[in-house]
Amino acid sequence: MSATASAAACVSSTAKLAVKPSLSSRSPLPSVISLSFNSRSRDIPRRRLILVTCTTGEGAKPTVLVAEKLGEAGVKLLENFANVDCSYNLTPEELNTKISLCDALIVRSGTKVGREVFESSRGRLKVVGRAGVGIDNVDLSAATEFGCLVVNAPTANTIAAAEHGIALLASMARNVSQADASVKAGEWKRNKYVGVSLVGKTLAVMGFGKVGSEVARRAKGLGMRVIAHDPYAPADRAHAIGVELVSFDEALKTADFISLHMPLTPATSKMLNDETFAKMKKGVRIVNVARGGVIDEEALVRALDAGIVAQAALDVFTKEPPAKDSKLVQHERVTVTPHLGASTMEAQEGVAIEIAQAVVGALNGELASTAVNAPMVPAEVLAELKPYAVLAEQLGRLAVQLVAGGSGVKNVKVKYASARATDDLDTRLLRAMIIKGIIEPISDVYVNLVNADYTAKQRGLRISEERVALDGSPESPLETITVQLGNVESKFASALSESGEVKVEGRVKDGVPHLTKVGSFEVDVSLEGSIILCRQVDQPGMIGTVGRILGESNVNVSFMSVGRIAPRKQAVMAIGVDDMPSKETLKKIGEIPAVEEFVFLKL
Ligand SMILES: NC(=O)C1=CN([C@@H]2O[C@H](COP(=O)(O)OP(=O)(O)OC[C@H]3O[C@@H](n4cnc5c(N)ncnc54)[C@H](O)[C@@H]3O)[C@@H](O)[C@H]2O)C=CC1
Ligand SMILES: O=C(O)C(=O)COP(=O)(O)O
Repeated sequence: MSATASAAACVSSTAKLAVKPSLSSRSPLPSVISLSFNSRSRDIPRRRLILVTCTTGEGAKPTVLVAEKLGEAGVKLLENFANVDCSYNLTPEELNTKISLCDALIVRSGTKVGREVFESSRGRLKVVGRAGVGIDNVDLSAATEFGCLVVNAPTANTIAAAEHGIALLASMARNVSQADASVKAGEWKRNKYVGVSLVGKTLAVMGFGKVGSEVARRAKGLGMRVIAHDPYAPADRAHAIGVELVSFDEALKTADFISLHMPLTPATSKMLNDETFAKMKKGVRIVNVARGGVIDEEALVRALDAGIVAQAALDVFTKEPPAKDSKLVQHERVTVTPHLGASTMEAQEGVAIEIAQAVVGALNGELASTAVNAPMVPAEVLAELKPYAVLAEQLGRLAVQLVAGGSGVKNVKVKYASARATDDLDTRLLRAMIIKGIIEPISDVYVNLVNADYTAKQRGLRISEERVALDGSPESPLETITVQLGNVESKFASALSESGEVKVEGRVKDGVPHLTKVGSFEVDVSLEGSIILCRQVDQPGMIGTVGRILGESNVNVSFMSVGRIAPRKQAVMAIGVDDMPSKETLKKIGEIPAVEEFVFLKL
């Protein structure tokens, strides 16, 4: 299980939660989407954040390290926004040294971005941009753990890769590269290089994604019968272009040609091996423009020598570049190219622009549509949820400050009250912000949408989410958010609910987040600046007395509200303040005879 998946698994839900597109079923967004707002955590002024936080000071340009050749247009785009360091062919040691000075890194398939890169960056690296599709050279678990967003450019090289697949298919069938070498060596062997025809033959496309389906479309045009194996591809998409989806074994058994187009994952690693070659039709021909690791290369040599595989055409290898004396590369029935699938002028310009836009957007605090290790939240959903995301963070921040030192926070219960249908409310963003609010005031960790679930799991935080279905208008996504911390003592006893949990509740009013409940007391204070909560005997003059003490200390009051159980009994006063009161001022408030307890909370 990936770190992201295992982290997500710790987040339990007491009601069915709306889960929008998962990481594996991302729907492309129309453009990058922006959500940035101010956070005042730990005195860091006005940070723009939601997805990533660029550590560069206000006004200073971030630094982007481009570690592999990137199209000119992409470099120009980056230069408009950042200091761009194009340093190619770095050794791993040089990369590790440079990375601590960089906010973003752009690579292709030739750079291994392992855990040590994230460790060496010491928190500065916020975005890794993969200028292409395959992210098997990036340690996604480490990236997630370090809160580093990984984005790729998944569409711009699709056609180039498909065309290269077809080029290899046709040149393999007609011995083009072998015949070319022979003629150049002064030979003229017309009988030796008799090929096989494509028309009427069966091609099995393994991995019916973007590239696979484009290969299928082109192969149909060449008169081939095309079948495909892909456990996750919808059958209707295949049928629409006249392709039949079949089982893995059926594909192996039937195909005259096999073309590989799946990602390299633990499940696809060495999926063509001795056992699977043995199931293939004798004389099968294989094309690999996906990843070398999906074939057991030694087994392929055995299958070629045994005559099971007649020919292979390979663009990718387990180790790149492969060893000079590689038996596979040197095999006379194997055609090879040096990972050229994406290497057309057009694809490289496209990929460069796609990745530059994604990296600039991410450094600006925007949510990229091609994020690989963060949830996709569509633009319109994000815009709507923005004030609720602020509310969620502030409630988390308030709740954790109400916990008495030494209590330890383990159980977090979140209730979302909404008139919306469950499927219309994606709570991942809100959950991330609550986690951020809870963890940041009590640690040095920066939490963002990338690492929120992971960080919660690391800290043993168990989050349960519950939906409360309301009648009424579903116009606004949420009525209230309630955050409860269980099994803790509170430094402000009135914040405890009847069942003994620290409880705060809030809602968004006219676009502004408000605190509306503390424990069982109703209050109403806008969540801006900081808050003093004060429980006192309900009696005349209290507001004036506290207001005067704050006024004398030049502390500006932005909001005040009193919630009481009954007249002349207990009341909780919530006072919003723009400035931090001094210790003496707070002491004076505590000394008012009617005040039973009070607490100062920083937002
Ligand atoms: N040689 C080169 O220069 C290039 C190589 N590629 C590689 O091509 C491959 C495909 O890229 P795209 O089509 O853009 O990705 P994609 O994500 O659109 O398609 C991959 C497909 O593989 C399927 N798949 C996953 N596990 C599978 C399994 N066990 N068996 C069969 N199918 C499985 C997925 O369901 C998906 O439909 C990737 O490995 C990518 O890295 C892509 C571009 C250029
Ligand atoms: O996009 C991919 O997955 C590729 O394999 C292309 O790799 P490259 O960017 O050419 O190193």
